[in-house]
Amino acid sequence: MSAKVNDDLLTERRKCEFNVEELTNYLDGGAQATQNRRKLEDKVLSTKGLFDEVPEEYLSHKEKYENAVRKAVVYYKAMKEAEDPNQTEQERANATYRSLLHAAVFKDNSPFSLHLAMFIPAILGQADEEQKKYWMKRASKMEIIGTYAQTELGHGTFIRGLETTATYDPKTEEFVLHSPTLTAYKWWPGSLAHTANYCVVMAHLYINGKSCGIQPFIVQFRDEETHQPLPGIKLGEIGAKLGFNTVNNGFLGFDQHRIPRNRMLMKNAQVLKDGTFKRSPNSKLTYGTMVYVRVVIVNGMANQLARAVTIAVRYSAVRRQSELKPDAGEPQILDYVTQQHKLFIGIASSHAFTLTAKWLTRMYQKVTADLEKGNLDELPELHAIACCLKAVTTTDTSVLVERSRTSCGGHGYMLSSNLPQIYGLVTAACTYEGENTVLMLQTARSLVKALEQAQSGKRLSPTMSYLSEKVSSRLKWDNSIDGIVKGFRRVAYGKVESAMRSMRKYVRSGLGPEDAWNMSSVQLVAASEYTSISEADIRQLQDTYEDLLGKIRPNAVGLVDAFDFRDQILNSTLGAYDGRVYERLMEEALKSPLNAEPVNQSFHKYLKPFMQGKL
Ligand SMILES: CCCCC/C=C\C/C=C\C/C=C\C/C=C\CCCC(=O)SCCNC(=O)CCNC(=O)[C@H](O)C(C)(C)COP(=O)(O)OP(=O)(O)OC[C@H]1O[C@@H](n2cnc3c(N)ncnc32)[C@H](O)[C@@H]1OP(=O)(O)O
Ligand SMILES: Cc1cc2nc3c(=O)[nH]c(=O)nc-3n(C[C@H](O)[C@H](O)[C@H](O)COP(=O)(O)OP(=O)(O)OC[C@H]3O[C@@H](n4cnc5c(N)ncnc54)[C@H](O)[C@@H]3O)c2cc1C
Repeated sequence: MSAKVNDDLLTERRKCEFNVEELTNYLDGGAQATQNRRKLEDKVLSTKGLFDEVPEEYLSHKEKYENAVRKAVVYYKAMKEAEDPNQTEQERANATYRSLLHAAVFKDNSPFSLHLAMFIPAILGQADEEQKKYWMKRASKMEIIGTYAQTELGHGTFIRGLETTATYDPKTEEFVLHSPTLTAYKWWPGSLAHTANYCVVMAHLYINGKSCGIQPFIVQFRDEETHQPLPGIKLGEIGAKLGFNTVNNGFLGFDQHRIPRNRMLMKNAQVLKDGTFKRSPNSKLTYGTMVYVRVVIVNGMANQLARAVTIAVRYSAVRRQSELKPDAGEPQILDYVTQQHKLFIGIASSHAFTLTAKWLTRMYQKVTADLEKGNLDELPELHAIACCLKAVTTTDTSVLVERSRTSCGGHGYMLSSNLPQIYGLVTAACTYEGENTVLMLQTARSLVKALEQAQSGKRLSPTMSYLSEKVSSRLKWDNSIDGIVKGFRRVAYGKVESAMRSMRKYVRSGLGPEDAWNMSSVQLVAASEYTSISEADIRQLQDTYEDLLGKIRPNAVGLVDAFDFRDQILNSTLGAYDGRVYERLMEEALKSPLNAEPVNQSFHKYLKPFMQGKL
């Protein structure tokens, strides 16, 4: 018999003014896609051995990892078996696009995540046809487990500064991989420490003493039978982190480690047997895997943010606190406009990121198809947009998830709420796949170039076209969507123009272009991410905004119900569909090993002698 649903949540669901199922279908891409997703979730989550007997937070660092590997093998087998052979690739992609199935199994991400998130995309994007055929067969069947090893102890952002060398030996037709210094050790790759046995390594290629730039190599580093590190390979785990503690991030050092010539992934650049180097049509094609993951991250942020606001909004409908009016009893905290202000932006942002992710994915697919035909024209724009959207969505999601946590008071600080773990997951994305400031400066580089082109009368790409609109600074704008967008475009234009003016001022004062860039870089980042609106219009918008909060209030629970996260995926004492938060908080508390006995042994060992002055 299912537990009684909290009365306040029942009332909220009765008040909702729209059809929740319709919004769920829209988010999934249609009623069939919703059905496919639910069917997949039902199948996978009914698998035995997927869940923890003891909550993960009470395990040691080592036990957490071992438990995660145990679940990962069960989970990935269940996912494979659940695949519906009659489904098209697109239907399968849609079914997983919005599903956070893995989040029901791994609170802190899977030890296999890099295999799917980067190792396979790197093979697909960097291997030639023959290599792709061979490696994809093994990787897709998980006969081998891989990761993506680019970052080193001494370098993450500056790829051209990576120290790992790959020196071609024409006599044996091999590459010799070497870590010349401690800072050259690969450091951070997920799954690298104890899980994976292969990786795509980004290393500096040298042929006859000449640098041929950073190239991708597929490298085996553990024996497939014994899992022992191969000769010339030093491996280990980098230690406990804020989150991702079951991702098994590791370090790897090479000592003159030899690999055959065909292990350099040769879709873009090639090395012939005699050592002839055939350059890539564009050296940045080697960076293609990162562009792909930045695109995927935008959608991932939408889903994680939706999960956090679902927890916080449902809790805010159940929690009653303080007094809004004398003798009116304690109101739901969702009736405080400050609470609505904290949470409703998160709901709206999640929808905005979902739509943005769909748009960016289409752009990525078009540009990638063009690349296949040798047309690289739109690669720079894709790079600039992917950098900006990855940085903006990860920054905003981190802020909004943290705001969801603090809006739940003390209970939001409990690991059993799952809000701290979701924060740990999303805030990592501000750093990985390109640290956000660095990516914003990449976008700024394109904006400055575009404004210079606009000022010399050249046509701009669609996403940069706002820089060529001579929008008058005396633009009167109204509260209509069109008016607000016009206002934002005007201000965005102004930000780029002022950053450029600042750089020109520094150059006129005698600084070189690089120093002028550096001196203006705070403005450049603002031009890429930040568009504020002028003071006078804030008041007008504020009234509209507060009025909107009131309109959303009766539909807030419906809006988060429409995200359709089942309780196992929310994994939260505060966010369950039935709203029994207090019973769940107590149930989870009693699982703490400390509650197994009324008096802990430390009393007799330490406390009692201490309090009796005997220590
Ligand atoms: C479960 C989690 C829940 C939440 C997340 C949800 C979903 C997440 C989904 C998947 C993730 C899940 C698990 C995975 C977890 C972690 C994975 C993390 C893996 C990593 O963390 S993996 C390492 C990432 N590490 C980087 O990300 C390094 C960043 N550092 C760079 O990327 C370069 O270092 C740069 C660009 C800063 C400088 O590079 P540079 O010095 O060589 O170039 P430079 O600045 O001189 O620019 C010269 C010309 O190249 C153009 N250009 C540059 N890059 C281009 C590109 N990509 N494409 C096309 N053009 C490009 C420019 O636009 C310019 O063009 P122009 O000259 O015309 O202006
Ligand atoms: C959870 C997690 C998982 C990861 N997984 C992987 C993985 O699987 N594989 C992998 O290869 N890597 C991985 N990474 C590494 C990640 O890609 C790097 O941490 C990231 O690229 C940043 O590089 P860094 O750590 O060297 O920081 P740095 O580049 O040293 O940055 C430090 C600071 O310097 C600033 N800075 C650097 N360059 C500039 C510049 N040009 N202009 C202005 N400011 C600058 C940055 O903004 C930042 O504030 C992971 C990282 C994390 C946190």
